[in-house]
Amino acid sequence: MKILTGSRIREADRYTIAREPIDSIALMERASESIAQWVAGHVRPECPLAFFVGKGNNGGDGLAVARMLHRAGFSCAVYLAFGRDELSEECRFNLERLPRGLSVRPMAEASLPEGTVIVDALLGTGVRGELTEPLLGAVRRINSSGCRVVSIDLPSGMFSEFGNAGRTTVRATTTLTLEFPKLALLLPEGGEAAGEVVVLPIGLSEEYMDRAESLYFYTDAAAAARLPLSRPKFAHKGNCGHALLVCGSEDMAGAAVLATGAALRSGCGLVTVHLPRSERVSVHANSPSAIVSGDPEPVFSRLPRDMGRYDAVGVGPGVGQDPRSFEALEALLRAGLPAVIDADALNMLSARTELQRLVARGSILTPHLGELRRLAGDWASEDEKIEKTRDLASRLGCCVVVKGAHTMVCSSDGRCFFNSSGNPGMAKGGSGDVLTGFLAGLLARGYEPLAAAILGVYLHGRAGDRAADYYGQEAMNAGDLIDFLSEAQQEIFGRDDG
Ligand SMILES: NC(=O)C1=CN([C@@H]2O[C@H](COP(=O)(O)OP(=O)(O)OC[C@H]3O[C@@H](n4cnc5c(N)ncnc54)[C@H](OP(=O)(O)O)[C@@H]3O)[C@@H](O)[C@H]2O)[C@@H](O)CC1
Ligand SMILES: [K+]
Repeated sequence: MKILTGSRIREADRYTIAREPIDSIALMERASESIAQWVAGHVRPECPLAFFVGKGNNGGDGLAVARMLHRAGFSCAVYLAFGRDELSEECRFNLERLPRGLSVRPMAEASLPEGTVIVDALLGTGVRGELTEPLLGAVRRINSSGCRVVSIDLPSGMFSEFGNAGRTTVRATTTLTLEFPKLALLLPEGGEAAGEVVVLPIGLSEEYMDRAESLYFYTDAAAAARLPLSRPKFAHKGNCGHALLVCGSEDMAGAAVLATGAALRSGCGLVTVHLPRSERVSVHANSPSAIVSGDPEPVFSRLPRDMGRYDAVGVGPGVGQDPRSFEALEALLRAGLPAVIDADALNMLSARTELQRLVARGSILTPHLGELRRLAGDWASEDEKIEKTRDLASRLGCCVVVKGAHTMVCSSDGRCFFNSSGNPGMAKGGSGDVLTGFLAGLLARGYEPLAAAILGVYLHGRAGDRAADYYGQEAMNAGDLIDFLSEAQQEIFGRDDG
């Protein structure tokens, strides 16, 4: 799904109005129906609804939703931040359409009895500059209310893209964003205040959305479902790819166990794990399907024999940064295999930057924020972070996967794909090892690097969501992700048994 930014958001609106044809009131009605339907399905009918309404079209949406939910039997009260003469045409039109029995009062008279759900329709994508009164006071009132808050399109006050650090905005429980998620909802500066993000389709022109230029995309289930390779009828273990994993050391053999378990769920034909010989039983015991190549040293010190057998390599989790491992990493990179590079392998690339030139084009780097800082340099804002990631991806000709909420996959041509799946329960040691093993398996299986990164990150997140449903976010751990990778794939690939 494409994420539009800046003036293109309004342009999509105008294009739809001109070409469909549909007038802007009818488009607002369509958006509002979608919002009202979501609220009716997720809020108990006995909860009072308080609509905080601004003067632009975001407010117009709020008024139309209030009318629809009042008719559906909800107890609705509308609180206006501005006088009637200040409202946009669409907003005023919807104010006039409110049925008689629906209470409409100035914002100063807002009353929020226990159990109230606030619908935040003060400001959407039209916000400019600093918040001033009366909106600033309204935002503060919402945030201090302790009520559940459903924001329409954006938490009011938030810019659609960048510049939200330290900004006063509504803190939403849920944000119902229209047609596509606004970029700010996916970035840490604004994302925390957005709560759960739900994307509601409102039928903007498909033709416009296809043509519109954007560097930003959102990987939802539909986008992920376009990526899987089919498995040939005459497949055998020799033509489905052989993944090599260079993971684990004496103190961190578990990283190898996790990466191996995940690689074995990727569909590739063979998985070989290279780790200190002393630790090989840990892999044999947990993953009897894997082949083990034993390093005579307690750290990564040399290459496995016959590197020509492998189609892709995953390197880094748990390898440590012993001086011998730098030499071994250099030899591994010189072998020229597409690689998934993570953890200590990334740190070695930061410590000896000349190694970066040896990274094969079409590799995938999977840094968390600390590793990204060491590789690309620090940043002062989200847009600078994205620019630095783009520079790194383009300089190395690789995909860079920046891990975190809404993990971002940045391609070497500068496109950024934000992931929709996953949850905070995955923020635990070992999750990254699972991702590395899974991505290396997908590369070996024959996926293009960008497809492997986008699909692998999405499925890893879905496995996390399944694990959270089963164990809860606190109790789930990285090993559980491996088990649920299979269910995650069935959601996207379909079940083979029909
Ligand atoms: N495209 C779509 O998909 C569709 C979009 N739709 C909806 O429209 C929304 C966008 O509507 P919008 O453009 O009217 O802007 P919106 O956010 O309501 O507010 C603008 C008003 O706020 C004011 N204002 C601004 N900054 C301020 C500040 N700092 N402090 C104080 N005031 C400030 C500004 O006043 P001005 O500065 O002009 O005096 C102006 O009057 C969008 O988010 C979605 O909900 C749907 O209806 C249908 C399809
Ligand atoms: K809003």
